[in-house]
Amino acid sequence: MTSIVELVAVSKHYPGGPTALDNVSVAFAAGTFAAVMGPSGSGKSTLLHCAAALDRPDSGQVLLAGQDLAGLREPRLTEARRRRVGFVFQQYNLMDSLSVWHNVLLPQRLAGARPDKGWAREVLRRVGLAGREDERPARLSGGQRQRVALARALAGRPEVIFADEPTGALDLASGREVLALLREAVDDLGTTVVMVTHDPAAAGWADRAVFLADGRIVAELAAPTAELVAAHMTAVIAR
Ligand SMILES: Nc1ncnc2c1ncn2[C@@H]1O[C@H](COP(=O)(O)OP(=O)(O)OP(=O)(O)O)[C@@H](O)[C@H]1O
Repeated sequence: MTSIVELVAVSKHYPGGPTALDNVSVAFAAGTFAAVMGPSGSGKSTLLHCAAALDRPDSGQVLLAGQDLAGLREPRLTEARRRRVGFVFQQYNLMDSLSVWHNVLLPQRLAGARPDKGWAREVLRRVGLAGREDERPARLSGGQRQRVALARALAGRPEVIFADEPTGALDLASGREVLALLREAVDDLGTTVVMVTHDPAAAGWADRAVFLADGRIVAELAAPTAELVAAHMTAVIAR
């Protein structure tokens, strides 16, 4: 198994708060879809932020495509993130003043790269938004906005997409569309997806579910189904 993201004995403590991550070691294999689950406050977002180089752990190592992030200072850290990582957030994080097309190209423009416009057109087609390039995000539904965010993530050909509750603000049908597209990114493009979710049905789309409680990994499930995940969540909460 080739890991694209690996955390080795990662701990993170916020001043005045509890230990958000306590000696966590976990590796995410290239070209797989993982769900990170756990009760509120268990450390899911902290794990995602440390893995994605949005935050630094207090101790331990984070390896992104074999590169130790602790050894990188700005601006090299930002460069590594921009080159290898795409993000999808619960609240889309689109720029309402820009068209769909310019939102999709924005990360590459910010990185000073020449955007691959042919690929950007292709990813918009893949997410079902061909012909909507000139619209403003505010005129789109939640599901469509999240599909713009996914196109934006895919446009940079990232090795890994980190998704933080990507279906948290969506109705069931739109959520399913977004999950199917994440699944396609894994199966058709070989992208790795690491998704934080509270929803057992969402985790059912993944190849693996990892359960956190009190900043530690307490359980794992290969080939999760919604039913198995729900049963595990109940057991984790009852600990
Ligand atoms: N910036 C911060 N400052 C202080 N404490 C923080 C900060 N971010 C997170 N924490 C604390 O660290 C712990 C882990 O938080 P984290 O957000 O990673 O959990 P989570 O599982 O993602 O929760 P949720 O499902 O509610 O989003 C919690 O106790 C939280 O209160």
